[in-house]
Amino acid sequence: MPVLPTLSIPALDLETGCTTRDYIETLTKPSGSLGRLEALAVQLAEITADPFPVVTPPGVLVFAADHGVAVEGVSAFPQEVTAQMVQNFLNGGAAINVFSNRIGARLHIVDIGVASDVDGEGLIRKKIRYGTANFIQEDAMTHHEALQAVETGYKQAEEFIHQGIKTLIPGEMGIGNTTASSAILAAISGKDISTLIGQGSGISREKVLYKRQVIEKALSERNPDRSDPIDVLAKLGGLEIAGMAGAMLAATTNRIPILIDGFICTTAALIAKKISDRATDYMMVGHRSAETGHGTAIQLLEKKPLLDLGLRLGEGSGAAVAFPILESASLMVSEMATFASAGVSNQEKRNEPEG
Ligand SMILES: O=C(O)c1ccc[n+]([C@@H]2O[C@H](COP(=O)([O-])O)[C@@H](O)[C@H]2O)c1
Ligand SMILES: Cc1cc2nc[nH]c2cc1C
Repeated sequence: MPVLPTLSIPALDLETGCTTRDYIETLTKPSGSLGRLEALAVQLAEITADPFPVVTPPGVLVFAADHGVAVEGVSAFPQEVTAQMVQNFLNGGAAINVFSNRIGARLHIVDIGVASDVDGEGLIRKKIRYGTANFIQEDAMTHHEALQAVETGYKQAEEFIHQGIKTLIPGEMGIGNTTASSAILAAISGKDISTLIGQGSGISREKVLYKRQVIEKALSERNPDRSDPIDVLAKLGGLEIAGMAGAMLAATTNRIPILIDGFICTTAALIAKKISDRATDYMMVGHRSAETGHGTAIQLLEKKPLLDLGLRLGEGSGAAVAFPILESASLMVSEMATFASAGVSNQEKRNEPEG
């Protein structure tokens, strides 16, 4: 049964958030001294409706797909790297494998649209088509395929959640997907394209200018309807971006916090926001990517990143690196002693006026 027509995202549980906020005031520390961790803990309580929110184990869900626009030479790498990296994920050798292990995350890899046949133990095979079409020449995919990709992402995340994950980290792999992401951001924001494009996997300055021309041509040829996120996905791609947006929506309906990764993941988050404004209540942004447009994308999402380490890898890697911050916020609430339980005086020291 299609999920989008009946999508119902619960409102944040503000009352539980208040309970947690008041409880944090009783912990053995000066009021407000754990800064953003305190705000994070309150947001987690509002999301989960649990005054002692639990965020472990996290689940990393990486969607892999190809982009027809890669033939225009907009990436520093050839298209076959998408399939090769999927094998690397399955073999455990990619950054996201290492960082997932570090945080005790479960990791699932979904082929939602790689341009060649890929297989391997553990791969979730949900290929909707062999890559998108080149959006300079024709729509990246049909409206039906875009919807199918969102629904596939939704179902994969829901299954993961039923298996017990408590935080969703969506990730992606797709040569050419920074071009699709910049095009989507330009389409939905109406902002100047120059603030939204960058070096992606490492192209030269000259190539960034060419990438800009490709996107401008595509936008004028395709003319996506910015009020319709499925039309934007269908015209510009990509299958992994649609999959991530669907996965995020599944997390929201199940009261699961979402830790957003870099540029492409944030673009998917903005698509999810277009589908339902409430979706962003459930999101935190793990890091600010070095990709030029990411700052603007985060602003459009109205979020503040947790880290700024100059990363620009994708795969969910930056969010995985940021996850211990979320865990610290959660453990602060569940494991710290209160002033009463520890027998620590809880009176502000007043400086009496002299004389
Ligand atoms: O997450 C990011 O901020 C990010 C920024 C630049 C590149 N990437 C990754 O690099 C690939 C896309 O780069 P490109 O140049 O092929 O468009 C794709 O597999 C992404 O996961 C990811
Ligand atoms: C090698 C490589 C690894 C990646 N991981 C995510 N995107 C990537 C792009 C490239 C090129």
